[in-house]
Amino acid sequence: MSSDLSGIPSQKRRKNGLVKPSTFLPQVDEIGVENEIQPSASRSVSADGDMNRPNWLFYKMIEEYRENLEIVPISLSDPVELHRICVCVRKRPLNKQEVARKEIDVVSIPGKGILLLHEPKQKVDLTKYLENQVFHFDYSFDETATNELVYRFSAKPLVQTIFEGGMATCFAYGQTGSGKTHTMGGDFSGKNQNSSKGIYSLAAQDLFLLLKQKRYSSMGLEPYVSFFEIYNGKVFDLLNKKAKLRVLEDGKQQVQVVGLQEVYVSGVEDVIKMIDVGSACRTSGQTFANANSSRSHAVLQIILRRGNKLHGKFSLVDLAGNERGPDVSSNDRQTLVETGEINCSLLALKECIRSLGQNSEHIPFRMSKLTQVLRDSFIGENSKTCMIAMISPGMGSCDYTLNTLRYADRYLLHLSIYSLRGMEIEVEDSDLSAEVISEFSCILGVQLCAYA
Ligand SMILES: Nc1ncnc2c1ncn2[C@@H]1O[C@H](COP(=O)(O)OP(=O)(O)OP(=O)(O)O)[C@@H](O)[C@H]1O
Repeated sequence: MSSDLSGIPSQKRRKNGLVKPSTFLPQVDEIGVENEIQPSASRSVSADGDMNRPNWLFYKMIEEYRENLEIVPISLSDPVELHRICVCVRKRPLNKQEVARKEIDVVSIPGKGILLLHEPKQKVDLTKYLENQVFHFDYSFDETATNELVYRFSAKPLVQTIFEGGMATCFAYGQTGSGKTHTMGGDFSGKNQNSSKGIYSLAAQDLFLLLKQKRYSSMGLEPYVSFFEIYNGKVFDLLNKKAKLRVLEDGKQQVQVVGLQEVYVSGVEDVIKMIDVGSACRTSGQTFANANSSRSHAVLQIILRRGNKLHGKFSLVDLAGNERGPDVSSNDRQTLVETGEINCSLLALKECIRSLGQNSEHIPFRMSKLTQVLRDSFIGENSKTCMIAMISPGMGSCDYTLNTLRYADRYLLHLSIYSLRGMEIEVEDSDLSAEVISEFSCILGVQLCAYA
């Protein structure tokens, strides 16, 4: 969550308790020009030839900044907080090409849901400086985090939801090549993906563990899996040779994906098989950041049925990369149409969430196929959502990283307002003490500034 609080003067921000001065982040609440960090002249350049690296001055500034950071990464022993809406961020390590180019890592994750983006800037007089932007999410994962760790804090708590008759959705959002498929589908070793190590199969493992528990085993619940992709506004069944499917809406606004295969699964191995079958035929293409980029939104659904009746559904969505038009490596028509379609659907997702947040009577689900087919996952009374924003750490990805962080930032903001609506909190006129407001803003992010 950005500390760039929409132009609210810093004095006012502090009065309202919207920014909690941190004990371990230097200068977190004063960013921009006030927060310039210049490299100290007294420090010598390290012997490993750093001075030869591109942008070594920025590299030094960031290294110096990090020296003052107290870093306490999230670990498996940390408690999991239950959220109706959870937004987290995951930073991937620099990849081989980025390391070979000696690209600078511009993202720091001190822990506690905090992320720092050290944005390299230059003044008109060519002085270089860093603009250190602070974002706060429910959880933040650094480059050492495993899929298991990310899963534990993001999607795992949602598995229970579908046993309780609810709907759950987990989105992986981010720039192309930032690690969405790695996180959802599993680690890659070369071109082969280890499907047993992704959030899809980790969720399936928990599903079967819960099914065996006494409290659920007598309920007659049966697990099914469906897997489809949305490509260029059309839905294709990944478990049925990419059959093109129609999406129909009945009078009660119930959306049906007609003919979508729902495969009965008797164990994790069955689910992994389905993941492999589906992933193999997912539409991919080449982007500037990923030679094998997913150009579609993939939706794996884990469904619990009781007889013929739907009991609960967990939709795990590996969104297509959020690159912008001019960034695609190829300028052919197909690629441009693809990119336009992807961005429209991501915008639709954001708009739907914004409307939900404003309690608007009209939620524009029909704006895209993605939001249309996920309609019931959002609006059910017992619905839970989690978004994992993936980011690439390199300086070359700085703009895209900011885009992703701002998207996820707004996501949290709008949904937080949605979930808080019943409490009618008026921060501006409130008698609440600065400490209490500060506590709220820490727990809920900066969404209180929406009221300020
Ligand atoms: N946390 C991580 N640790 C190690 N390698 C990673 C991590 N995240 C991603 N990678 C590697 O980076 C490459 C790109 O990742 P991936 O294909 O998951 O990106 P993506 O966000 O799904 O991209 P696209 O939107 O283009 O499909 C892969 O080779 C993957 O193994």
